[in-house]
Amino acid sequence: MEKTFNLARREDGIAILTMDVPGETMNTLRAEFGPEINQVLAEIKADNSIKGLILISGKRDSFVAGADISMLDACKTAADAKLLSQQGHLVFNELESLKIPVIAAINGACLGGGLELALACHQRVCSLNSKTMMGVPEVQLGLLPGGGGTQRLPRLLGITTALDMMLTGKQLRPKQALKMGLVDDVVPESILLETAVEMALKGKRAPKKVKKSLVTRLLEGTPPGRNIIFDQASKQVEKKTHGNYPAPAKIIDCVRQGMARGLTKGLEVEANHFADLVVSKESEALRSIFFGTTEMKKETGAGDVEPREVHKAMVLGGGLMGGGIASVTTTKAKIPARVKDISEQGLSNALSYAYKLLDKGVKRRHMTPAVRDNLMSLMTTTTEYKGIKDADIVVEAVFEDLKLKHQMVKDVERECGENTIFASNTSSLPISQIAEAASRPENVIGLHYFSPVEKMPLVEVIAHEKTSAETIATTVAFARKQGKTPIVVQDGAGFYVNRILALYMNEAAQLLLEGQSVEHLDKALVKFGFPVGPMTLLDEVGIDVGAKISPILESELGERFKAPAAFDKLLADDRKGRKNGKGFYLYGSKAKQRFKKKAKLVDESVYAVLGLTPSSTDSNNDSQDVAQRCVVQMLNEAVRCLEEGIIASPRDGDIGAIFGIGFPPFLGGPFHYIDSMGAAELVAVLETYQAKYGDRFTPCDRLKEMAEKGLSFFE
Ligand SMILES: C[C@H](O)CC(=O)SCCNC(=O)CCNC(=O)[C@H](O)C(C)(C)COP(=O)(O)OP(=O)(O)OC[C@H]1O[C@@H](n2cnc3c(N)ncnc32)[C@H](O)[C@@H]1OP(=O)(O)O
Repeated sequence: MEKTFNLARREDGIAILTMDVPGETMNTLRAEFGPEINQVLAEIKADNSIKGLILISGKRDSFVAGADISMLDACKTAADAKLLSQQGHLVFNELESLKIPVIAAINGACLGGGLELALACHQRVCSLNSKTMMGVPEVQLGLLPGGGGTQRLPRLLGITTALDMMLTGKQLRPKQALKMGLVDDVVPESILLETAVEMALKGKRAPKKVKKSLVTRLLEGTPPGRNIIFDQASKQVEKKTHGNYPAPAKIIDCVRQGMARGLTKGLEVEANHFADLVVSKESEALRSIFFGTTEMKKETGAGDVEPREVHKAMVLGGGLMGGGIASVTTTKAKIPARVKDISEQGLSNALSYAYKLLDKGVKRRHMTPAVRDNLMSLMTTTTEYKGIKDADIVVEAVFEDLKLKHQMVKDVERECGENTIFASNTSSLPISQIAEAASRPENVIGLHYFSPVEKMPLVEVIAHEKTSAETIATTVAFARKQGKTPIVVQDGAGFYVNRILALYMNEAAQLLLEGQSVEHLDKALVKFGFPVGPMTLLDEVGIDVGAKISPILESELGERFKAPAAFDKLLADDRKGRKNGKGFYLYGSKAKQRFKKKAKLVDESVYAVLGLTPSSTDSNNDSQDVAQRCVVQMLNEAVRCLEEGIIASPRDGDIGAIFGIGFPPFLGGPFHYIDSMGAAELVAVLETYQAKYGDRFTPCDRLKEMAEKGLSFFE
């Protein structure tokens, strides 16, 4: 059997231990490696000629990506998971206790259990490679660092910094890691091994003292001070998670107990909490997102068809969306983009949009001014169709006006090559209607981004009946290069994301008209797990935008999409939301004048405009009912989209809702959530609401069938 750990001895007495899991693209930690690593460690201990040990990866661009998540997923009981953690503790303790200096030489991803392995080494050096990232992202999987990380990280970096890393899961670049004291040196990849050898030859050293402010030293140095840190961290966690995620509180408890009762006790607490989390439903849901997105990275969106290379792109329209699309094309995909707008103002908006984003990177020292300027030079502008003959893809981000889009299809067909893809960023118009103006409809596709483009991870790639497989594959690959997670959906009003969102928003609007207050509605859905509430979202998206989309959805999909008529009064009052400073909340100087604090405040005059007096009580039961009414609408419609083939699979529906809307990740997406409650339960809730509030709650056929047969979407 091929080995995972290979030990080589150098003449200078330094041994190199290379980890290289056979047949895998990345190293991960698995229980089955236990006997092999124990044997290697025993061999090292017994060999007096070894003066130092370097731990390095045999993979090109990664160190160790953590514990094998599939192995964790396979744990049937908490006892299974606890054993994994304890086995890891034994190996890492053994490594740490070696008398000779042990240096981790890190190149590429060093995450989770991988970083915990490096923390058990006496020193760490990492490469400057752009792929080198270090962190403990377990919290994003609903877990905690279960390989000693909750104990070694605070001892190395201090409690405050370690908690921040573990509670956010943030990943550090090499220079940040050096500054924080996580690594002892950062060098170019070409001299990584030699630098590690030099460090080992100097002998075992105590880790460098991490610089801390006086306040941090005072707080971390005494039990009462530490209690203040833990209490504050717990409060912040509660505020952020609303009790929906169990991992953060357990992370804090591991550190609290470990710092008070010593490393051995800390490791025991860590193993117990880790075990509980591995078998929690929250972690199971979050892991499903990891598996889903990893699987999707390999898909072309069109079976075996290979994508064409995109060397040059064009973006039509320099507005917020156009500027954002051009920006991710140049800065993320590193593909030259030419922006066309009818006005110079539009062009300068697009340029300044991209510049501001890049400059933020310079200010945060993630990039040099020279790199920023180089990336900026990839973006050019024009007011005419010039310099675009060789564009491989044109992304249109102009007004939602079918005539205008038809004109653009014709312009692009005239001015560009015969393979140039015409991708429309429409959020509501069916792509087949846009393609009606095309003489090469196979090149026409939808590419629907979400705002703000540089932040929102999802894009919907919309194929109409005649879109060619090559166009789909090329568009999917292009979006992926821009750093996006694309889901391929079928053509139809609202596609997937806006369609399920529309019903949820309509229900929230309905509840408002029934007397629920704006803040109560928002609070209820945030407590449920959405990043913002529906009223805030409507202000952000634009009340006018919502009003434009609703009639299209209603005419194409039916009565259930009818927006409450009273909402016209908002538009008559010129309430568009944040963009014109007039919506459900107060914005700008008005808000500042009246209230000195940052907190967002409801514009109470909105109730008079709607002719309402809010009468909501803030009770917990009421809040659950409010959230449930909105959410079940979204769930029912998501299943309808699957039934109609708008989405290809429940997996795509889950990823689309989480990445496009912020559907609570701890529920795993609408389809995982339905599975966890059971289709029969959802049908029962929908039918109760149907009897009470009307036919918009009628459960769809697929759900009813699943309820009858006791089926679920996933195994
Ligand atoms: C006890 C411990 O505290 C518990 C833990 O360590 S839990 C795990 C913590 N680690 C993580 O969360 C990191 C997960 N991985 C990642 O985020 C990303 O894979 C990455 C940033 C490392 C690399 O991303 P990218 O370059 O896009 O490669 P990606 O396609 O995702 O992964 C490459 C392969 O490695 C696999 N992989 C990466 N990390 C893995 C992990 N921790 N477990 C299992 N497989 C993993 C992927 O499944 C994929 O396999 P495939 O080639 O057979 O499909």
